[in-house]
Amino acid sequence: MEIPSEEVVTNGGKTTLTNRLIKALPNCCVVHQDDFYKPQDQIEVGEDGFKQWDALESLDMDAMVSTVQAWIEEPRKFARSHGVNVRPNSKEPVPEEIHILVIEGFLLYNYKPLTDLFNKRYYLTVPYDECKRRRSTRHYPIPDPPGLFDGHVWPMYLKYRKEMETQEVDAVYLDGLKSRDDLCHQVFEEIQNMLFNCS
Ligand SMILES: Nc1ncnc2c1ncn2[C@@H]1O[C@H](COP(=O)(O)OP(=O)(O)O)[C@@H](O)[C@H]1O
Ligand SMILES: O=C(O)c1ccc[n+]([C@@H]2O[C@H](COP(=O)([O-])O)[C@@H](O)[C@H]2O)c1
Repeated sequence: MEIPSEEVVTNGGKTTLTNRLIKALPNCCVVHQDDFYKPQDQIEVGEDGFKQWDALESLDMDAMVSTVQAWIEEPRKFARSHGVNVRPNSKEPVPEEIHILVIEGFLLYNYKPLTDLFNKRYYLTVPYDECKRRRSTRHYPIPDPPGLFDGHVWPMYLKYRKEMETQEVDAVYLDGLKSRDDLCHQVFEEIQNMLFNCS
């Protein structure tokens, strides 16, 4: 069983990469951190004057850990209940059935009970200008109010990134400016190697 993961500054391309990986990898399930937002009326307004959509406290991280634990305990059952067709490995000589869980989110490495579960961690980055440009084209369930990116999103990203680096979380940094194909190829190759080295 393997649990890769990937994290990114918002709009760095993690959903895009995840969608490609789940098509390419066998028995691959996915958990999206966005599914663990607390209800809107529980998202507090912070000192920066904005609703704290980019704060860890706005996510139900314990529920997210429980979901990952459910996959760890019974990956086949998890896959079936999430509509994933369990298929045998296409490549030999992996001796046992492989199951993979991809976890994608923008705050995966600042909550130790979750961080500790991963076999492999990826961290996608894009520079400020590109991130802001991509974000301006996005439509979230709760639209961004004016000034959110500079007043909340980017400062929170820098804060959590610094915290993660202080904790020396072991992650492979990916350049989100690379092409979609290159990013998918790199991660796919690494996961393949990891699977074979385990066998
Ligand atoms: N490697 C890439 N190069 C250029 N644009 C990309 C790349 N990956 C994703 N995008 C674009 O960036 C935007 C955000 O991508 P998305 O995968 O939704 O990001 P995230 O899930 O990290 O917020 C989308 O418009 C997507 O098409
Ligand atoms: O998913 C939602 O309900 C939601 C509502 C409001 C805002 N968001 C934004 O979602 C961002 C994280 O998701 P992503 O895909 O951009 O990495 C984060 O920067 C939030 O500001 C997300």
